[in-house]
Amino acid sequence: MIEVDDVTKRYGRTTAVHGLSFTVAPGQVTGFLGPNGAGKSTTLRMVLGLTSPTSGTVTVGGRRFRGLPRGLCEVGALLDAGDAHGGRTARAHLAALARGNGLPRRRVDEVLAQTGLTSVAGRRVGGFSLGMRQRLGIAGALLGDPPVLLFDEPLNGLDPEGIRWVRGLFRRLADEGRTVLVSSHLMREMEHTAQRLIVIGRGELIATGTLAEFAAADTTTDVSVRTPDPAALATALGGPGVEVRVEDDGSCAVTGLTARRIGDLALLHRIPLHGLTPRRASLEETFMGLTSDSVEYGSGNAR
Ligand SMILES: Nc1ncnc2c1ncn2[C@@H]1O[C@H](COP(=O)(O)OP(=O)(O)OP(=O)(O)O)[C@@H](O)[C@H]1O
Repeated sequence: MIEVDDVTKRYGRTTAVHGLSFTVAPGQVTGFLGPNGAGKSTTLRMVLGLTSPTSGTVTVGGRRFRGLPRGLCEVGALLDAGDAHGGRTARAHLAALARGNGLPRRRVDEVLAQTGLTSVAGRRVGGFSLGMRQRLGIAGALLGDPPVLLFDEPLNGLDPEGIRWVRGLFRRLADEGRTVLVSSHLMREMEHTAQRLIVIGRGELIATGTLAEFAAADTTTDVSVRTPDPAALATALGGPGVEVRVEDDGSCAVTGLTARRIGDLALLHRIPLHGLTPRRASLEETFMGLTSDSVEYGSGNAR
C-alpha cells in the first residue's frame, strides 16, 4: 500500500507537485497518468525515498520516509532504463545490485529467467536494444522480491510482443498481492495495462477511479447525424447547451441532445435523417479532456 498525503514538492520557484493525495492499493495494477511535466517522476522518486517532500507525507506499507532510500526488498523500481553501465553484462549489472543490497546471488538468475534475459545475460548492456534495457530495468526492480513495485514509463520502446509480455507480468505481480504503480503519459498504453487510474496534471490530482469508471464517466458523448439539410437541422435543434457542428464528411456532430430527442425534433420539422449514431468519447479523449488545462504547462514554469 502506498499513501501519498497532501504532498508538495518544490524545486526553487518550480512547484513540481502540489497538495497531492492518493492511495495505491495492493492486488491490482494502478496506472499513474499525466501529461509530460505533470509531476509523475517526482512523485515516484518521493515514494522511493530518493527525494523528500517539501511538505506532506508519503508512506509505503505504513512506514514514513526517514531520509534513506527504501531498500530493494521494500520497493522495486524501474525509473530510467538507461541507468545500467553499458560496459557491464546484464548478469554483472544485476549481480552488483544484488551484492550492494545483500541479496542472494540466486536471485540474479531467477529474475533473468523471469524477464526472458537468460540467453543474453552474458552480453554487454551497451549493445542492448531499448526493449532489452527495459527488461533489465524490470529485472532489477524484481531482484529484492518487493511487495511494492514502481515502473516509470515501462512501455517506452517496447515492441507489441514486449508490451504484451510486460502487461502480463504486471498483472501476475498484482495477482500475487503486490502493489504495482505504472506511470505513463499515454492513456492508450494504460487502457489494457491498468485496472485503476490516478490522473495528475500540473502536479495536482485530477481524477482517480477504475478504468470502468473512467469509461462510464465520459459525459462528452455526441450524436452523429446525417441529413441532406444540415442548416435546417441546426435551426431545428438550436437552443441553450446544444451545439451542431458540420464535420468534414458532411455529417453533423450534435452535443447537448440525446439521439431520441434529435430524431423527434427532426420529425417535427420534417427534416429527413439518413443516419443517427450516438458516439462515446474514447478513454483517450476523456483523458485529453481531463488534462487539457495542464498540457500547456512547460517545464520550469514558476507557479
Ligand atoms: N530536480 C529538479 N529540479 C528542478 N525542477 C525539477 C526537478 N525535477 C523535476 N522538476 C520539474 O518538476 C516538474 C515535474 O517534473 P516530472 O519529471 O516529475 O514530471 P513527469 O510527469 O514525470 O513528466 P515526464 O513525463 O516529462 O517525465 C517539471 O516542471 C520539471 O521540470
